[in-house]
Amino acid sequence: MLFSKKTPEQKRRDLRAMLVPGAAVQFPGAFNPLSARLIEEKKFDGVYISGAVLANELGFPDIGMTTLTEVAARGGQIARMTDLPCLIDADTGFGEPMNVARTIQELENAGLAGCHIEDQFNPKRCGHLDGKNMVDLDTAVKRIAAAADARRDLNFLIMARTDIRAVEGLQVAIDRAKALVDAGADAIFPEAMKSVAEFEAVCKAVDVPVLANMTEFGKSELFTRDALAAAGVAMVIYPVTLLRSAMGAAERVLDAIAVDGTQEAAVPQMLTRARLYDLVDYEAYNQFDTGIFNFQVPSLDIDTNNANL
Ligand SMILES: C[C@](O)(C(=O)O)[C@H](CC(=O)O)C(=O)O
Ligand SMILES: [Mg+2]
Repeated sequence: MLFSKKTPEQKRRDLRAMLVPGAAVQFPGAFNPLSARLIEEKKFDGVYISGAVLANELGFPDIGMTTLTEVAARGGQIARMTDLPCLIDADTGFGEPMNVARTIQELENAGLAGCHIEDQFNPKRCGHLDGKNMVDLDTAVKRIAAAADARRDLNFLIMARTDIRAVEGLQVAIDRAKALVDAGADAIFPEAMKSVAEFEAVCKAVDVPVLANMTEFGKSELFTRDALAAAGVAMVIYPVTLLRSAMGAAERVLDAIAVDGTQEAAVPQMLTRARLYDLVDYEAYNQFDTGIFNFQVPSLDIDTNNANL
């Protein structure tokens, strides 16, 4: 009930402990607070909070339209639903180094375990699209240094993302990753790697944990966890996978209703009422009130074990 039993400080310690080269811990992207519960129940290592999902959910393309306030608020709503550490996408940091400093403190306040900040120009775009523009190395370094300086909890993870591979090639990406580590980055997110060998080259070049972005329909193939672990990757994200799956299912059921005049055929694919109540821990709230107020609500007396409900 009420969910997260762990303090943000503990979650940050947990994240630090699990980020070991070769561990390839898996962080699926939550597309809303409730899906973070599902990710935890399925025993994943952590929760990723995607900027693309956040923007798309609001109906925007992922081009830097969302504000720090929106991102921190949604991040906080998701983080409170889980004991898992949450890594959030902070895009370009929402401005100049001073704004980046504020970003870090707001994300700390929201209970997140860490974030990544990228070296794209604004307006930014998805890292797997063509036509990206990068800031120069000095600007990228200043963003990361400001982020590292601003945090109050030293375990809040500052991950530097570089998008430069797609524009200037692997070697430049590796050189930039090293400079970002020198500037204070605790981890590296090399965007749009073309092969497992490229991930391996980055992992060998830097002595901090490396993230692999397994987003669908992008520039990287969907490598397995085992392959990425063997390359030395510490963390794997599946940023938009759940949103794409949920929206795909929504589209199919809408088509079915339109054609059949009823959703009946789609019901077996749905989360049951009982399962939904399970995920929000309905029964525990019921018990809580019953204990304190001896408050009975017969209509809510449901059997959450009955899968037919
Ligand atoms: C990881 C990412 O930054 C995100 O916002 O989730 C995106 C994912 C995507 O658009 O598929 C990215 O730029 O890779
Ligand atoms: Mg993003």
